[in-house]
Amino acid sequence: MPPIIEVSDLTKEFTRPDVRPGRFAGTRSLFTRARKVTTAVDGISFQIGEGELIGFLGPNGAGKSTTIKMLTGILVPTSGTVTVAGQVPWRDRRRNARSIGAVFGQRTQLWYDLPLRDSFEIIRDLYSMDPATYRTRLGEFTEILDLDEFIDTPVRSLSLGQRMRGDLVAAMLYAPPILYLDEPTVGLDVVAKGKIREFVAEINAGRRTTVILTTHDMDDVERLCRRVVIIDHGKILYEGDVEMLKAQYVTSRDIVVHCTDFDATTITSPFAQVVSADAFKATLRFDPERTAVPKVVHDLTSRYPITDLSVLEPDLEDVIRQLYTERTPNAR
Ligand SMILES: Nc1ncnc2c1ncn2[C@@H]1O[C@H](COP(=O)(O)OP(=O)(O)OP(=O)(O)O)[C@@H](O)[C@H]1O
Repeated sequence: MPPIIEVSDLTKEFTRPDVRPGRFAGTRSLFTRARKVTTAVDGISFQIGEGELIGFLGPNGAGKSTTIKMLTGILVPTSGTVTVAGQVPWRDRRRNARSIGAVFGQRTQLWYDLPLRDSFEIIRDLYSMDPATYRTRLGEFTEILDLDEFIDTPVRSLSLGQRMRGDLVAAMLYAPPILYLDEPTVGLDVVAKGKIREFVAEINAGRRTTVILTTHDMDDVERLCRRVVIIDHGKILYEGDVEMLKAQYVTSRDIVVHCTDFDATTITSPFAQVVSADAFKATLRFDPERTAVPKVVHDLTSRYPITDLSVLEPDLEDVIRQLYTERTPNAR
């Protein structure tokens, strides 16, 4: 996959007057020129391949939005370089806008008083879209996202989930090769979340759109991303496969065993510890570094007449929590 986004040693500092408390605090800061510098992004480098769908994660205040704003050309970095589809985003914002679609969960880019359909038609005209292509694309998107029931409703009357679906369509109508999604599922119910994930998966796999997904929802990541870039205090904490991340941080795995022909409280294992048990079910915990899953499973199934057995998937939420807590205290 050739890189479509290349970020090198990117830094963004925000400087603002350091206003101190006191009667003449404002005046004093003006005269002394006291400044407070926040390094929101601190020398990060990464690449995103064409057609990739990556999760861009980090705790609140980590520097995610600031990074995305530099990638979209809204902010100019303090230092470092960025190329997006061969362009420097903040240099030619108009050209860059054609290469990207963006959806920011908290606010809409649609026309508030107009029905969704009218907003889409404005976008069609703004991007000089061919009418047939427009119709086909809108038809496909309408089907995946069930837009029919609210496409003629003014944006201000839409529910959050409906509006978000409208925003996604607006961002993808002109088929930009790159889509930035900032918290696209925040505050939505499970059905709306499902629809949005389905759409994102389709435009990525079916249309080869490169997607950068910022989210605090680990279900979004589990369902959509193979690779993640995790930042904190403006620095990269982890970059790589989700599975590798789990393998690196998961120190224990659980196996749940069900039985009907014997008492599950009698189960023991040389490789795992029983953490809970009743007559019909036992949960055993083992260290995947020391014992491979098949070994534990084989041992249990060869010694007990087990009716059902499941190895629980490591929880990404736990892994990420552990990563954030273990982060180097002098990261910034
Ligand atoms: N315009 C600004 N002026 C001063 N400081 C800012 C500005 N924008 C962001 N910051 C600071 O930069 C840091 C990174 O903020 P940013 O919004 O990029 O974080 P984030 O990872 O997107 O967080 P969240 O998940 O809460 O949206 C924070 O400390 C924030 O207060």
